Amino acid sequence: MNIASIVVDVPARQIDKPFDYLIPDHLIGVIQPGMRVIVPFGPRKIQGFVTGLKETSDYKQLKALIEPMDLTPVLNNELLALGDWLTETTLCYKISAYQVMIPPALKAKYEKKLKLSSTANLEELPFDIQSIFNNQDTVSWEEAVKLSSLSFLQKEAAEGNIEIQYIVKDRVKKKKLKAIYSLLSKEQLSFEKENLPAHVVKQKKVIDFFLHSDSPVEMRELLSALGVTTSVIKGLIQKKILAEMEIEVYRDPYEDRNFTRTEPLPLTEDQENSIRPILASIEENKNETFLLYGVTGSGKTEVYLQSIQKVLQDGKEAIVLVPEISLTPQMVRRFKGRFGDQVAVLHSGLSVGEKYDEWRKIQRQEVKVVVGARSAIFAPFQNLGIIIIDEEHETSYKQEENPKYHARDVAIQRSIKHNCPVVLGSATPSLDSYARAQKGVYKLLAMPKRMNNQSLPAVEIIDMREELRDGNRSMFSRTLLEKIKDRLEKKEQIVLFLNKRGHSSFVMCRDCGYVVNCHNCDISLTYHRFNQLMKCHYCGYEAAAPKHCPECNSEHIRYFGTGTQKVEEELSKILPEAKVIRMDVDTTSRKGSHEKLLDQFQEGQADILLGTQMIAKGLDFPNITLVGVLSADTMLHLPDFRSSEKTFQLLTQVSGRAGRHELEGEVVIQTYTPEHYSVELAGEQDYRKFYAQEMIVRKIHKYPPFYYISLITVSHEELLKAVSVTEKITAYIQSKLSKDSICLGPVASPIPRINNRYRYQCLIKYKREPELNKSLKKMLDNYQQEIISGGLQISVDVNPFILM
Ligand SMILES: Nc1ncnc2c1ncn2[C@@H]1O[C@H](COP(=O)(O)OP(=O)(O)OP(=O)(O)O)[C@@H](O)[C@H]1O
Ligand SMILES: [Zn+2]
Ligand SMILES: [Zn+2]
Repeated sequence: MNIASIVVDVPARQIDKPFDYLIPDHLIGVIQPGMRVIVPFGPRKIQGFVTGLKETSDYKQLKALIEPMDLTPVLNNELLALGDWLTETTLCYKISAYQVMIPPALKAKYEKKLKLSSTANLEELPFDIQSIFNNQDTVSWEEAVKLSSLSFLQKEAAEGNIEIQYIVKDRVKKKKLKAIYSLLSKEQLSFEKENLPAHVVKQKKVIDFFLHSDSPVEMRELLSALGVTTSVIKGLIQKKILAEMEIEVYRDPYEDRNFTRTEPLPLTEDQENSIRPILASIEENKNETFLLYGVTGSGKTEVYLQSIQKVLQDGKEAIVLVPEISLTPQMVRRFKGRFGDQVAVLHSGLSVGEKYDEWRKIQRQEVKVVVGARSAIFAPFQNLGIIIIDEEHETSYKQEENPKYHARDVAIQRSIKHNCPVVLGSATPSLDSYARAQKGVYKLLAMPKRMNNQSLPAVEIIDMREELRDGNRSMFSRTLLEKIKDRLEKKEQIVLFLNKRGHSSFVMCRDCGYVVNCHNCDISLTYHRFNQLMKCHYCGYEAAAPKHCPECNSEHIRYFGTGTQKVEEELSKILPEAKVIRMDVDTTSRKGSHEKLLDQFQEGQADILLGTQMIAKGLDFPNITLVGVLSADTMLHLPDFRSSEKTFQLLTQVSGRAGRHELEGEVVIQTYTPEHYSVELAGEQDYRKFYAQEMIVRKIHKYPPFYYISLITVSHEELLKAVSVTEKITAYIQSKLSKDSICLGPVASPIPRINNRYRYQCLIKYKREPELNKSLKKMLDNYQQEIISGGLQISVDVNPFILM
């Protein structure tokens, strides 16, 4: 096998395929599929992934690859195949599919440099060149371009005076530490110790240590354990008793933390019934997807833990996905507490180096479990026994950039290869998953009761319109305020939740709660402050913002929104004695601050935890007995067909923070639309009723799970160009669709201009279009030239979650 097929790192459509390269003799046997290599490509040297090896090629004059970047493959065969699948299902480039599966540290960074050619003599070159190089033989490309013109450089390069050099470098160095080990056997060590003069006590102490230790010891550790200085060790090294070496260490982000070991709990009946089919599936190597629908506080995590335990007993591995915001130390502790060092953790809070280290532990099979956010689904395990996705309804499992994959789909794809089960867990399953469970595509496992039969907290819905009518203009209803005061007296804790998404963007009447909706789409219009217009982002309808409420004629109609800071100020005015911890993007941007604030709250250093989405889930604190939702509706009016679903999920999750242990919990939800079914049913905490209601709405409006959707977004600096391309694409796609499918567009995107580029879109709704991806790909190929040279951008999102 002396030919390698290589996908090179040039994200462009005509290059999106493997190219054949010759493997130089000295590298035959070294180069393997899944390795990264440096190859010549045109005048450049770039990075590529080896996708396969072969004996013959259809091409005659093959270039030779230059060198490998890895000594072992970074992608195994399963992941290489998964890359092909990603390419087909999300319509991304092969290179993007491979890149997304490896840790960011491995993503090559090219440095482009301008170099004097070896034959050139600087003194004889034109003055301009001399001034660029300024007595050095290489300068950075940016610098050279700044000092000169491209055409001039081109001319000089043609004459052979200068050349371009590409330097590819890995971003991260492995972390190394000095370690000390013994060169002698135990007998020899004893002998040396006897022979040392009586007064060299410290050297004897060190030898003693190595008489009882077999492995190398980190220098720092040795010094502090024995209370000796480096000179003592150096002395022994000189005597050839000890030696020094470098060991690779992992940057363990949880290094200084001790995890108390936990034992499996005796399961409740619900848990027992849910885990049985999962264990059977593990036992029989069956590929099945389970939907574990368990109310908040029903003990889903224990089911995960004991399923993983079984997998580990069978010598296999487990992936656990958790949404980024609930990947808290509390969460990590639960897994590390049960499985200790067998657990690697991957989340965005880690430095690039830390992520790389965790990834390598997986690759070297030094760990058996990974707990991580979305991208951990690509963990390079080779013998998966289970994949668990907690809070499966979370939209953050969908990646919004290329490749636009959904972790749930990837999980199922991987589970097929590994013949293992997938467990999707949630207290508020996504409509899509629950519908699949209803149809029997997924197996439904239900845990309808809380631990120890604790009841779900009582929820009271407060109509803020009435508060206003009764003269209360504050952001706290009288009921909520009373209950807060009560908890402050009892020294119990309070969570106040402010939904910040959708800030200021819709128009609402404060007297009657009326929100201005689109005529055609049943979705709220978005307010544009600059021209006082309200617009529909689905169909393009627009109208002027009303001065009076069309419903009740009140003048109190305006765009809506409040910030956490404002709430904090108001709290300090009306309840100066209350200690408040505010958690939002501003207070948690520093590394570790998220954790610190939660710890403070858990230790009882504050009475009220005030925050946005990031406090909605995962918290399991015994002393929280009151949850207040300040404005339940802000998300309801986002231009998104999933807004009711998201509202219901969020309200249910937040409510679930109260009364999880001995103390009973209460929830107050403040709203301007108490009659909306997602608010009402969140109050009743009735998922099934909500599901039934929402399915009707989706069916009427032809949205998922009844229809699939795909979104094409076109952008260009010129408005007319964006429109005309979108028009052509829409017509083309429409001609390829069956009669039952719907193509909505062209219409301006919800965000019609970004960075001075105009954006237009076309939304496709369909039930069955097996050829759609092919047509979309063909359309992209067709515009390839304009995409490269004409500044056109076309993005295709198959199954989009954000329709902006
Ligand atoms: N079998 C058991 N016996 C005793 N306590 C248990 C058992 N299973 C779980 N618990 C405890 O019950 C509490 C709630 O469990 P857990 O947090 O796993 O619920 P959950 O279903 O994940 O809830 P949420 O969806 O709200 O995160 C935890 O404190 C957990 O330690
Ligand atoms: Zn009104
Ligand atoms: Zn509309």
